[in-house]
Amino acid sequence: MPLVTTTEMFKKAYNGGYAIGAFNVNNMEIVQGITEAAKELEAPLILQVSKGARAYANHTYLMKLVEAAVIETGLPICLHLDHGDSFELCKSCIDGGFTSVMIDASSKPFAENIEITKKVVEYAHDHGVVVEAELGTLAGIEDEVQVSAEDSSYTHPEEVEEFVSKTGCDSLAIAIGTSHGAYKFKPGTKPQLRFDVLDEVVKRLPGFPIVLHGSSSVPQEFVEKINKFGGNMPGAIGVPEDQLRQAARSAVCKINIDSDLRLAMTATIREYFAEHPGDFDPRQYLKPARQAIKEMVAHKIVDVLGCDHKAF
Ligand SMILES: O=C(CO)COP(=O)(O)O
Ligand SMILES: O=C[C@H](O)COP(=O)(O)O
Ligand SMILES: [Zn+2]
Ligand SMILES: [Zn+2]
Repeated sequence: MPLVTTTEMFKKAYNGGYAIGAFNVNNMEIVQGITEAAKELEAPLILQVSKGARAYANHTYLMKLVEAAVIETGLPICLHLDHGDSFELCKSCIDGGFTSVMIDASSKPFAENIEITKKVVEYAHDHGVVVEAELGTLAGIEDEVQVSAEDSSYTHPEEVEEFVSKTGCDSLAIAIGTSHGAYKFKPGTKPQLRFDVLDEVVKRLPGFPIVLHGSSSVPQEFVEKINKFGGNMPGAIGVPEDQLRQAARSAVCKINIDSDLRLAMTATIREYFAEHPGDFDPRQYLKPARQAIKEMVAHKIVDVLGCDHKAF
C-alpha cells in the first residue's frame, strides 16, 4: 500500500468515535518504535515531520524511513508536514511526496491566514494532497493570564465556518487549552481543556475533522525517571488522558504527540547510562529507548485514541 491521505482515515475516525495518533518522527528508532506498535495493533497512522525535523534529518532520509515503514508494516500511513510556516515549505513537501501538509498561519491576522491557507489548499489539492489549517493560538504557561483575561488565544467558534468555506482546508486545528512541550499547566492548577469551545466548533462544522495539537500527557513515570537519573524537569505536566479520551470520542480525528516520545526516549537512555556507565555502543541504549517508545505508543493507541484494529 502506498502512503495515503487522511481522507478515509478521518471519515472512519469521525464516524467511529476514535482518533488517529499523529506522532512526530526525527530518526530511525522513533519511526520503528511507533510503527512496530501500530503494526501489532493494526492501527492507522499519521507520521509527521516538522520543519526542524527536516532540518535535522533531511527530507530524503525521513521520506525513505517512512517508506520503509510502509513496506514493513503494510499499514495505511499518512506522511504529514507539521506546522508548515510558508507556502514554499508546504510546496516543497508536496513536491517531495508528502500526502498531507499543515499550513500554520494562525499567528497572522484572520484575512491573511485565509489567504495563505487558500493558496496552499489550491496547490495541494491539485497534487492529491490534503491540508490541515489552524485557527487560534495554543495556550502556553506564559499566556495563561492573557488567555483567562481576554479569552483571546482560544479558537473563536464564530470564525470557523467562514474560514473553512473560504480556504477549502480538509481539517482544522483548534486551540482549546492544550500547548506544546512538557510544561502545559501550572503546578497546583487543575488541567482542563475547553470542551465548551470544541462543542461550539462542532456545532458549526458538523462532520468536519478537528485536530488537537499539544496533546502529550507527559507521563509522570518518565518525568520521575528523568529526574531520578540526573535530569531536571520539575513541574512537567501534560494533558490528562481522560480528557484526551473524551476528545478522541468527539469530532477530534487527529491527536498530536511528540513530547511523550521525547520523554520515553530520554528517560530510558538516562536510566540505561546510570546503570551501564561503561557502555558506549549506541545500539545498546537505543534499543531499550525504541522499545519504550513502542510501549508508550501502544498504550496511546489502545487506551487513549481507541484506533487499534481500525487500519483495514
Ligand atoms: O502538537 C504537537 C506537534 O505538532 C506535539 O505536541 P506535544 O508537545 O504535546 O507532544
Ligand atoms: O509542534 C512541535 C512539535 O513538537 C515539533 O517540534 P520541533 O519543531 O522541535 O521538531
Ligand atoms: Zn500554531
Ligand atoms: Zn503542534
